[in-house]
Amino acid sequence: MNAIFAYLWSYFTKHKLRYTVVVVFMLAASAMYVAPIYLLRLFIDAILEADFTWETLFFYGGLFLAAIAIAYVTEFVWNYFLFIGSYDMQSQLRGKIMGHFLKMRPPFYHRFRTGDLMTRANDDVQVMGMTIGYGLMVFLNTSVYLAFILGMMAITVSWKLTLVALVPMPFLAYFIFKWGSLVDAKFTKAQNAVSEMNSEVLEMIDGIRVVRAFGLEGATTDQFQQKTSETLVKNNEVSEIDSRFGPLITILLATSFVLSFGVGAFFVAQQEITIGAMVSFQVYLGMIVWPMISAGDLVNVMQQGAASWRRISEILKASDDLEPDGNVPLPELADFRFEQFNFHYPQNERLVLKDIDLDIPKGAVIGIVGKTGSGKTTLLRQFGHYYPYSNQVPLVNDTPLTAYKTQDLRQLLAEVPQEHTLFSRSIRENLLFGNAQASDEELWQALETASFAKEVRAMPQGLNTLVGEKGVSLSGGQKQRLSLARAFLRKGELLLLDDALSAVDAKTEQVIIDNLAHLPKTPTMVIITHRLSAITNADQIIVLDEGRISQSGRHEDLIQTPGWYQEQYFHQQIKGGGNFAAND
Ligand SMILES: Nc1ncnc2c1ncn2[C@@H]1O[C@H](COP(=O)(O)OP(=O)(O)OP(=O)(O)O)[C@@H](O)[C@H]1O
Repeated sequence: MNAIFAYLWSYFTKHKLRYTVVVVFMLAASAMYVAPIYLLRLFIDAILEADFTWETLFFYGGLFLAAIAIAYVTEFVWNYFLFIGSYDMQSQLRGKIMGHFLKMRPPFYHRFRTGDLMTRANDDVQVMGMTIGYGLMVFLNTSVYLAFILGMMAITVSWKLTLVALVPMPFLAYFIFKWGSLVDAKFTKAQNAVSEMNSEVLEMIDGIRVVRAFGLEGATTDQFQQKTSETLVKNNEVSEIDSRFGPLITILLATSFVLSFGVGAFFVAQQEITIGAMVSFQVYLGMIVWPMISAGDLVNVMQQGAASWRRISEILKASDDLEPDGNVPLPELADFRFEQFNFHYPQNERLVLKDIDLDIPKGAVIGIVGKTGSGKTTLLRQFGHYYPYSNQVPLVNDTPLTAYKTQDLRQLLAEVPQEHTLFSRSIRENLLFGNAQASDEELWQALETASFAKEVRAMPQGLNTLVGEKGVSLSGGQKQRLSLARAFLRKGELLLLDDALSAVDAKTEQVIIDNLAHLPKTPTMVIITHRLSAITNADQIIVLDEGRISQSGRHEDLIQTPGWYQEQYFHQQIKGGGNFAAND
């Protein structure tokens, strides 16, 4: 609970002016709401004392209307600024969370499921908005407004009668306290269940084709139904607590009414208070119903806010466990080197790369091949520092990679991963992700290099063709070439291709490789491939086997040496009918 108070306090102090306006206008509005009741009492007593004249009526009536008008304006002002604050805080929090998501690398995303992250970034942020908006409103009502009314009851009517009305309040405080502790635990469970359910929805939409292809619609619906039922049960538990305590508050308030009516009538008979004072006391009592009921709401809202803030802070504090960013600038890449390099993923101690020795001088073309699961992609991931290094760190220009600014390193890399991600935007916008400043001429050049320009020219909308959900569906090979063109636009010094030519035919593959070799400034390239034809001209080829380099050399040497490479070469030759470059 302290954590949310600390956060709210830091937000209030950052926006002092806004919240000073809120409190000042709230005080003014409270004063204006209780003032008419006092006028009512004077008015009734004037009638009973036969002091009534038309002038008295106009006088009290005028004051009454003026108080109502001022109450309206002041209430509008403080409510307006209060809710502006609520939306402002939500937008600030969303920006902060998004910034954090963008900084985080894969280990973070392995720890939290996407649906969970979305729920925290949306639902929990909304709860925080409610806490600072509705929650603060209720807090001011139950403190300032209530204090005003109780003050008026004690000062203008009778402090004794006020104490009588307050007799049931300790019980109310006890129940509210009890309520709060129950709500926190139940609400956290309910929000976690919503997270789970959202993750299921996302995965289901993502895998809808597979679900249909395997005829699993029924089973998937049942599975989802189970999740929604679990969420429903947890939400019902929260509602049950609300429903259990709501009537208790009403009963306690009714007790307060009955007690103060009885004792009040006695005081009137004893002439300790006037009838006007007694009537105004009952109106005051009616006015404290809302702050009292909302005291329960306040606890509820604050506990929900505390639970949501815990869930948000958890992701904001979570790190990707990577080594801290270095501060040495890295203007260019000369040499990339692995020395006796071992690596395991954070969640598993099993070594996926073992004793890797590899030197990649500037301008070299390196081919990485090997059985599926032998560690090729894992080796490629080491260049961009996506996972914490296990023991050794790769050397860049003879210095450990972690000494450099990650941002500088990323600037020099251009990657095409195995799963090509395109956005539901135009071809132009997708390309500009590679280099936002690129001119149309550069976009076309990159498309030419990726051997995709001709097809884009044939599309009626050209570069403005929408791709993905809202536009044309590209074939696997087209998507791959668009991803390639996007990477070429980056003009990185080290081009990393992870099976990036797998979906294009061997002839197109050859054209792209030739294009790359004839670029005015050829980048250093590391190419993972299952098709050996893509790397016949590489300066060095390494064969990975269970995370170790089992063979290394140039194509001509490796095909002469018995081993995996030679076997693969013969196999692919036979598949291509003797034509090695047409083996797909
Ligand atoms: N993010 C990850 N977390 C944990 N283990 C992983 C992760 N990614 C890959 N692995 C494991 O590391 C090993 C090597 O996988 P990797 O993807 O590097 O192989 P690969 O040679 O690229 O395979 P393929 O040719 O099928 O793409 C596998 O055993 C795999 O299960």
